[in-house]
Amino acid sequence: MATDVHGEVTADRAVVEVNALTRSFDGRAVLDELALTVRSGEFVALLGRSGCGKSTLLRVLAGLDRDIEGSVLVPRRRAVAFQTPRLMPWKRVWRNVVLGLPGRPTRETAVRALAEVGLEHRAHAWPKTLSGGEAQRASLARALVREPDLLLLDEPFGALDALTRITARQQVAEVWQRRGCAVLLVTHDVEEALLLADRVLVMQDGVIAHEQPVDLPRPRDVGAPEFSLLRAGLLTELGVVAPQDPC
Ligand SMILES: Nc1ncnc2c1ncn2[C@@H]1O[C@H](COP(=O)(O)OP(=O)(O)OP(=O)(O)O)[C@@H](O)[C@H]1O
Repeated sequence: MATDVHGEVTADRAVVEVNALTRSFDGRAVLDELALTVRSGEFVALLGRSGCGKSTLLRVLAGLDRDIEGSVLVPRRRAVAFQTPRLMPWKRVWRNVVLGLPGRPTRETAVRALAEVGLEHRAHAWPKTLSGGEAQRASLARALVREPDLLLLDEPFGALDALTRITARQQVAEVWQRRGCAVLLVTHDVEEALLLADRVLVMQDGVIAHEQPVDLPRPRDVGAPEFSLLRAGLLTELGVVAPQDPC
């Protein structure tokens, strides 16, 4: 498996290049000669029906699954945040944030990352004392502390209540704009994809079946007619609603 893009990541350069990627389970190809490119600094959302292989693709890109065919080029600096925060309950929040970092990372390093998600005041807390939204932000800080060129987000807002989800989305949008890293966000939520992404990909039958650029100004207005049009188009691609009759 080819994994690393060497050298500096520069604007407009592809940070992810996937070709003919196949991943099978029990003889069934969940990813089937899939191709994907993500450019430096680009925010890409990946939509698809449950079980279509989104998380499998993310795990491959994260380097957590190497039992594949095809070629996968990803930056060395990449980090992933999952739907469940996966914090170690026996370590304080700040220690969770720097867990696995090389060298002897300091508390200050963790606090800087926590401050980016507004959680520096909970650095010394135990994970069990965090709310769901706070735990998710701690998980995001743990990804950010790795200074990723590619941030992989696997339904990070899925388990949050509606209000917390809105704040968490805004926070991710701010982090992305500030950091300028590429983001690949797996989501079930068409609106979320359109609010955040430069490009929305629809996965189906183990490949990227549809690609939708989102050329709308930010922050995006869910009430704008252009937004509604894109939403309707993506829902149709997903087979959720029938195409509108132009008559
Ligand atoms: N370790 C595994 N062993 C066997 N089958 C697996 C394994 N991991 C995933 N699969 C199968 O691969 C398919 C894709 O799973 P994956 O989790 O990637 O889907 P998904 O699109 O992320 O779904 P969801 O949106 O529900 O999270 C599913 O049919 C799943 O059962």
